[in-house]
Amino acid sequence: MSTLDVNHIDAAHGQLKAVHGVSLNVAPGEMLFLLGANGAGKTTLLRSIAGDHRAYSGDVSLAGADISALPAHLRARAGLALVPEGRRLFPQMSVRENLTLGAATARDGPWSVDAVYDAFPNLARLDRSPAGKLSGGEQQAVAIGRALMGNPKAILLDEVSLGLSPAAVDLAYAALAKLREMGLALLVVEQDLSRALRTADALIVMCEGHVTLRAKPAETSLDALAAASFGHIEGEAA
Ligand SMILES: Nc1ncnc2c1ncn2[C@@H]1O[C@H](COP(=O)(O)OP(=O)(O)OP(=O)(O)O)[C@@H](O)[C@H]1O
Repeated sequence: MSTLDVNHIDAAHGQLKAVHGVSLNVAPGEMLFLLGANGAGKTTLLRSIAGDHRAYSGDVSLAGADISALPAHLRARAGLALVPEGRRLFPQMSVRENLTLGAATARDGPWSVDAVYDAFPNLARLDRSPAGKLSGGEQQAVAIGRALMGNPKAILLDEVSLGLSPAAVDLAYAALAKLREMGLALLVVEQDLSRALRTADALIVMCEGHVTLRAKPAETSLDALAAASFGHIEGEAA
């Protein structure tokens, strides 16, 4: 059974339809990448799954339970975490305080501040530092750590590498690989097609709100991912 099942989500911003009937599922220990150019609808889809944006139709299930009717905080309590674009930390609050906010779901599980520091050793020495003083990579680690503090079953990550140095991106993905080994379901929005192709268990490409490609890495190529990002649907005559 999948951890996350998303069935035929439609979402809009006013008159603009941003997501057209998108379905996907993510198994335990699977990393599914969601790709597409700016404006493809990736963030709107992630926010709709998390309950931060109201989809006007479609269903979301987590570990077999339908959570479509729940508001965002109850989806989080059910075990669905979102690491949003821009990370949305509280810059004046310390690393520890930001992490502790993630425990508001009150779900039981293995994650604590110390467990996050084991997973991201560079954060431990920053325990009392204001999050706003951290580098982009350190802030991304705090944002992922805050999601883990809620002991989620599935994590949605928006634009993991945005604004990070190559070394910081490597560190973030090393941490995600460990979470995958622990059996978490990971849905990752990424602009770097090559990184996605190297890292993914499965890939979905969107263009203008539609899915244009679904593939396993071994079945596709950078060129096919790029073409799908600009709307070419595999199998269709050019
Ligand atoms: N708050 C909003 N109000 C109106 N339109 C919006 C809003 N947010 C997004 N859109 C529009 O919805 C469409 C999908 O945007 P979305 O941010 O979901 O795409 P994206 O693939 O995540 O792109 P990006 O990589 O730029 O974040 C775009 O046409 C965008 O302009």
